[in-house]
Amino acid sequence: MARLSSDRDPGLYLELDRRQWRELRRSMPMVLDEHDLEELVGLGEQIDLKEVAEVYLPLSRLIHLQVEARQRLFAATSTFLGERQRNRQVPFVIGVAGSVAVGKSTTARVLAKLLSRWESHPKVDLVTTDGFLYPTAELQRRGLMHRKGFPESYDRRALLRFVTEVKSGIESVRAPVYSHVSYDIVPGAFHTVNQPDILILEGLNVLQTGPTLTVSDLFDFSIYVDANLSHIEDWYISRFLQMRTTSFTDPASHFHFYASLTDEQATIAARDIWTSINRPNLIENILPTRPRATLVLRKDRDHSINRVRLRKL
Ligand SMILES: Nc1ncnc2c1ncn2[C@@H]1O[C@H](COP(=O)(O)OP(=O)(O)O)[C@@H](O)[C@H]1O
Ligand SMILES: CC(C)(COP(=O)(O)O)[C@@H](O)C(=O)NCCC(=O)O
Repeated sequence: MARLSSDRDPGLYLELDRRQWRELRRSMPMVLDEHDLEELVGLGEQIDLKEVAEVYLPLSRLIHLQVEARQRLFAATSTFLGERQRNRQVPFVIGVAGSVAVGKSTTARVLAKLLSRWESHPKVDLVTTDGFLYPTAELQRRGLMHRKGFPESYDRRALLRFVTEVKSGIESVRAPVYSHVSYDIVPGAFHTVNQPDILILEGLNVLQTGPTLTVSDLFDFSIYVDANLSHIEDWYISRFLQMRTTSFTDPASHFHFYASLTDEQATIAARDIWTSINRPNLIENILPTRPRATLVLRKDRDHSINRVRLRKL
């Protein structure tokens, strides 16, 4: 009987520790400084310039090589079709997946900044999938208010249309915008993507597949940000506690009520949201997509990336 490839199949994957991975930076120059990093790092994240040099610069080099190779592949199809050389390159699409609170946004922002500083100055755009969540009214109508972040809470058709249009080279493609403050889609607000060279799509479920086409079919490269389940839970709770003195202080915040809670009360509230929504989503939907990622960045308890797994095939 044929054996199914597992998440650990050594034929498919290459596991590297940080020391082995950092050697693969080769001549990629350091293009970020402390000031850049400060603007990119999210609440509770710990990334420093050493991690940028040792983890993100080899990644930037790998993506650089893959962008060039992908353009040659698209050119091969054009040659086959007898088309004249395109005057625009097809946007290279990168997916960044992983749990709530694992630090996807920071990874995606650092990567976007690094890629935009290549010598060729590519135009890099970053879009998060939360803009494609259904608005609160629609989630309520569908009975999904306690399933926010689960695949069915997104307008997956609109998301697929968005990435398809960007990849087809259409000008001014609009993505809706989500607000963590109002806990809802912002009416009338859009993020407009205008013919980027590279699009990074970041979100919990971007590596999902389905019976029909999904955004993951349009990825040229994908990253899964990974960590031990209990560490992610700790990060979620400590970020929640920190938010009492940051985002929750805004009277407009959906979570404003939590700002006045004691440590003990807030820990109970955060653990409840984690256990009822984010943990089951991670186990049922997000984790099963990990084998598909081109690259898995594995974080230790202190948030540092110390292992990398590359899909060779
Ligand atoms: N309730 C909230 N209020 C304000 N910002 C939030 C809230 N929840 C999450 N965020 C921010 O939204 C971004 C995405 O968070 P999340 O979905 O947990 O993914 P990740 O931590 O992997 O980037 C992060 O920058 C986080 O700090
Ligand atoms: C907005 C999110 C669904 C993440 O969206 P993404 O951009 O990853 O698609 C998530 O951060 C969230 O708010 N989840 C709901 C449960 C909670 O508040 O933790």
